[in-house]
Amino acid sequence: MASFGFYQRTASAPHVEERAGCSSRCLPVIQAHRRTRAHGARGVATATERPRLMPQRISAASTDVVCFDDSHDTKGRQAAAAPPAVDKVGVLLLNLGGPETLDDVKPFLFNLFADPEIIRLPQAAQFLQPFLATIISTLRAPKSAEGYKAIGGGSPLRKITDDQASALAEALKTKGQAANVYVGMRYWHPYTEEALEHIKRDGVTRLVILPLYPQFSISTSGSSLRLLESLFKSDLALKQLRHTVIPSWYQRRGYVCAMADLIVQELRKFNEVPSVEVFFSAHGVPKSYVEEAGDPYKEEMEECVRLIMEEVRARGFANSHTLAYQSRVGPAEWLKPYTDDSIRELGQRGVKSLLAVPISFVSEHIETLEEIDMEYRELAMESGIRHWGRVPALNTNTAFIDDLADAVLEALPYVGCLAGPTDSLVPLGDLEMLLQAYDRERRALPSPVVMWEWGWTKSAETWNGRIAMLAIIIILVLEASSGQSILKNLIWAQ
Ligand SMILES: C=CC1=C(C)c2cc3[nH]c(cc4nc(cc5[nH]c(cc1n2)c(C)c5CCC(=O)O)C(CCC(=O)O)=C4C)c(C)c3C=C
Ligand SMILES: [Fe+2]
Repeated sequence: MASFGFYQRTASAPHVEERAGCSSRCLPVIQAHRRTRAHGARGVATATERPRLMPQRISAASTDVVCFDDSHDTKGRQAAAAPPAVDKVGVLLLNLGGPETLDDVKPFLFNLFADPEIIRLPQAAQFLQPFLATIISTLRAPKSAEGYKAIGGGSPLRKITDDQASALAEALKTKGQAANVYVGMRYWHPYTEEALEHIKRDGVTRLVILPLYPQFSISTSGSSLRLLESLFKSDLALKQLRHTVIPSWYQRRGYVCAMADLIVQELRKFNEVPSVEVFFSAHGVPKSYVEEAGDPYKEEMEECVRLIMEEVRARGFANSHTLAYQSRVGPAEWLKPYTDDSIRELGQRGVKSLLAVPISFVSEHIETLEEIDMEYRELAMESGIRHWGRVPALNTNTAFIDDLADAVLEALPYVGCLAGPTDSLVPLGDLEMLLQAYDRERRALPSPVVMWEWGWTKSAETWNGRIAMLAIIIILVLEASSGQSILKNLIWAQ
């Protein structure tokens, strides 16, 4: 029997519903397949090097599904596909987390910059990560805190994600599937570790892991999945927990239609609808993530925008559109075009009406409420744009939550097919397989943030970076000469 590693929607999957008013055909895309084409040796096929999981491609209706053939289990164990006697379904929503008060900003930033998926140092320098995270979070905190202050003193992310979890549980119940929905944040409360404790305590037997990022990036979903991978590895109860991961879902019909609904709704508010530029602003990532580590984020983002615009056009709106990337941190090159440059350029080209569409995240957060609504709006006005609109984040949008519930239902049949009570393959198999497909080599990348913005100009940034590097070298020299761990003392004295 073939068993499924990680799940993607297929045209023939159960619970696929046609929704009235949505005319796009969602592409049943299997990212891993595309990764193999796009990144050669980094693709799924390379997982054949691993001893026990052998992926196969089978054709399911109009798409491909990546599967594992259990005949390659070297111990000859059979896949456990049937649900256990006591079946308790759980859904784990993964998200970034955000500081709830201004006092939380610095420790939140520390957690973020201590993440090796955000600052990826070479192996030999990894011991410096907590130290660097301390420096960077300390330098960044005042600027970040200003942003959080402007939106009411903290991130709304926890509340919105909790609301999404409740709405999803309710939607699943309406569809006949009882499930506990848990929230696991990467950098703030409730941490992923806490969510896993609840999952264990509640006796969940089948778990669907759903990152709340429509598009996959090494720095977001990838980071959360890496964390889960290591937590699963070190905990026997979790090793036995059967799970599946929905790695990205930007191509789902329900999501695409929900986004198109919101865009059309906001477009209609303009006087001169046909002349409005639909301006997609995605959170950026450093260019090296895409070009050197094979992050599929850019490709998925472009395809996502194409699908949404196809749907908007199918509804009779022939507006032109732009995709740009915002929220660059530090002076390294990030994905281009940058949102601020694009807004200026559109102004120069004589665009007078602009509708901003946040696209990489499904909740309101600091970068929609402060960066887009305040900074970019002001920039647009300075650039000659006269009419401004912004599409709200999906939050608990009914069509969106309904589609997430469908995604969970479609994924459930594929949960834990490789499970075995004493076998570590199930959690590791799914997560590991997925992570190998996306970021197999985990090569060191130029840090996006070491050279820091400590002033207002590019040269100030450069000098700040140099000062930070010099400080590190001095500390290393002092450590080497004194034989004492100055770094350790500094970090634990926090
Ligand atoms: C898909 C979305 C996101 C990607 C990709 C991403 C990459 C990424 N982010 C940073 C640095 C920071 N991110 C911060 C906040 C933040 N980031 C995202 C999403 C993505 N990040 C969200 C939703 C939020 C806001 C959370 C909230 O509180 O509401 C911050 C802190 C805020 C600030 O100071 O700007 C930093 C710093 C890097 C370096 C990176 C890729 C390497
Ligand atoms: Fe970010």
